[in-house]
Amino acid sequence: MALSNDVVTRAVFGGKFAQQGEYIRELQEVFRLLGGFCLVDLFPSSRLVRWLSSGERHMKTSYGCIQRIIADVIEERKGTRASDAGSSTAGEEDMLEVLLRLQQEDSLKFPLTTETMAAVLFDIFAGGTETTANILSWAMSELMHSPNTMAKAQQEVREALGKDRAIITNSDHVELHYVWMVIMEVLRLHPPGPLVPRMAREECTVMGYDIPKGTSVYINVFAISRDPRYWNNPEEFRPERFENNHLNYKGTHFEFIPFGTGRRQCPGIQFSSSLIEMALTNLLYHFDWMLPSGIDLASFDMSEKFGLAVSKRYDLQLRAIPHVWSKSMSSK
Ligand code: HEM
Repeated sequence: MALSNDVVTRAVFGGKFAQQGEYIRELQEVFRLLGGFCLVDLFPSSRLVRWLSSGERHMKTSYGCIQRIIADVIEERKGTRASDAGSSTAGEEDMLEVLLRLQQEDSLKFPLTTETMAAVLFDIFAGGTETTANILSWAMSELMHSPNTMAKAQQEVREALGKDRAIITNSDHVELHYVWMVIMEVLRLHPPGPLVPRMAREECTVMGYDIPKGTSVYINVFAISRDPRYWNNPEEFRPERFENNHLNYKGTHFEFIPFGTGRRQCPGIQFSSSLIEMALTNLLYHFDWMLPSGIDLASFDMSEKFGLAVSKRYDLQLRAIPHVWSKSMSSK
């Protein structure tokens, strides 16, 4: 989680910011509330239920706090920009800088208010941090749980990159087909956004059920990607199932839509794919991995915690041993 937070923070704000700790805490609270049961969702028009429910109040408090923190960061940046006026930062723009430039240029069809910017930045943090962290944690868990798959992935990475590589770049991933299949299989078994929300724009019938206009509908990505009608032995972690087929997660194969599909599909696909590949490749290349002492494969925890995302019930704990290269391995 710390890694994905830091990477997203860097892309959005150019680096860490003073209130980052508080921000992340409130964001996690929002996730907890969003993923939990809320009576107001069942009785949206009942004022009594609304009054009795504390979930909505807590949500407003946390969201308000997040908006205030982002608004402070924006104001601070505006101040820095004003005092740095004239000095060029071309080519080094973070997301906030891009939004402030667009606000200044005022060339969009709608006004880009500070409130809108704060909402966009919130969406990026909310969409980008827990999802990516979840995939990495499940990827390492599945690999530990399946030693042959771990060995195959590590062999591929180490053979493709050669000995003593300090820096791994995006272009190295072109050669890492098996690692890619591992990531696809993790996205299938553990989609971080298990329920994709939509609202019916018209009255319609789905599988015999009448759906009135305006109804919230949830597409169960988790169930679809474990449906035996589309997947052989769906509960099994088997990256090889993606070998020699055309399946991808870009949203046109409806049996595999971890990033959603259509106009509201995840805009962070490229960003997260790159981050996940980079992080996982580094973990596999530089370290050998062992279970914590006292834990064997049979007792290794693979249980799930259902919420807004399906994360691991307990935090993953492993022992990382820096990899020692044998003399016979060649450098690239
Ligand atoms: C493994 C990583 C990720 C997964 C599996 C994932 C999955 C999803 C899914 C399923 C949706 C809903 C799509 C739909 O309604 O059709 C979504 C939306 C979104 N995601 Fe991601 N996401 C990931 C990473 C990211 C990252 C890194 C960012 C930003 C840097 C991001 C930003 C967003 C945003 C802003 C939305 C809302 C889009 C909209 O409503 O128009 N996501 N994501």
